[in-house]
Amino acid sequence: MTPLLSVRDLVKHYPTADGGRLLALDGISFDLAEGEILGIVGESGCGKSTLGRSIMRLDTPTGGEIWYGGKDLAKISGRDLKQSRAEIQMIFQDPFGSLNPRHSVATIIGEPLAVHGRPDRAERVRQLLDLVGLPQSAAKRLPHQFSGGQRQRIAIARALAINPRIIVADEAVSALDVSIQSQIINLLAELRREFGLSIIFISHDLSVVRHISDRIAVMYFGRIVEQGPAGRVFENPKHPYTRALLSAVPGIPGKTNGANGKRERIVLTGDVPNIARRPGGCLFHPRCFEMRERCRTDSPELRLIDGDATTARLCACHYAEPA
Ligand SMILES: Nc1ncnc2c1ncn2[C@@H]1O[C@H](COP(=O)(O)OP(=O)(O)OP(=O)(O)O)[C@@H](O)[C@H]1O
Repeated sequence: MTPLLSVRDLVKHYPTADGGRLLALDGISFDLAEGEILGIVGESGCGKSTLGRSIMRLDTPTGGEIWYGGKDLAKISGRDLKQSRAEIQMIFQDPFGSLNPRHSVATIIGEPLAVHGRPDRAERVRQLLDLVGLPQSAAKRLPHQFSGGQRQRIAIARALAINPRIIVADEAVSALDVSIQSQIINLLAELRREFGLSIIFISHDLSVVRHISDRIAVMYFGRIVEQGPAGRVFENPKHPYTRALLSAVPGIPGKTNGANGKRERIVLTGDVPNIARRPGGCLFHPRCFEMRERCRTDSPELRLIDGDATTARLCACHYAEPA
């Protein structure tokens, strides 16, 4: 099956104050299928937002390719870029920051329709309010009159206005209370079912990603270190980093340590990642509880360890083994 979006070897450097370069993305590759929800997880600073912004072309990648609709989004500009921006929309952590406080909800939601010259704006705004579960009376009000969850619904309505095929949700529920988080997650899942939307769901919070994603990709230091169907990655993580991350999430069944039947809790020691000072060999080796000599010098490739084209499990660890 042809993927809807195909990211290949995406690289993003930022210049550093001392004249060096910071590798925010270091060769990211993945496919996104039509109607698929791909969760991207990792600690703060691992490059998740840079990845989302690069796909949206809010940042220009330093290298690599982003294939969508027969075009490489990493290279296009002008009218082609405007068109692809209409088909790929983004929602952010802080909807308040991205909603103009002086504009009514109807103006905010209708703005992309105006930009793209779509007729019947008022009718479409009515439909969109319905779609995201807001009352029609919301149209005339201003963003500050709404709660955080409602504001995120406004942001989602605006993102949906011109029928995108892909939504990039960057920490879209992270600022919300847990009960509101699940309402917004359910809304996104419904929109996927109804419209076959594909969603790239970026979050540092594994318990959030777990509930919505079909597949997940775990990022560390600008690279993907593990990728696979969400259920299988959660049940049986392969990369030591994923195992450590999952061991800290309550309520996720995992490997138990036979003696008392409790789930193993892995506490990472070693330096917290500093993307400006990258270690040699495996990037994770200074914190890895299973580090062996080879890991200091050899950088592991992201390789297929299990599954087939649709269930592929990839892991960037020299010592990961099939299930
Ligand atoms: N515009 C920029 N200029 C310079 N460095 C940047 C810029 N944007 C991001 N970075 C750096 O790139 C690295 C990756 O940042 P990014 O925001 O993508 O990570 P993240 O995983 O989304 O983290 P967070 O969840 O904290 O935002 C960080 O070291 C960050 O400081």
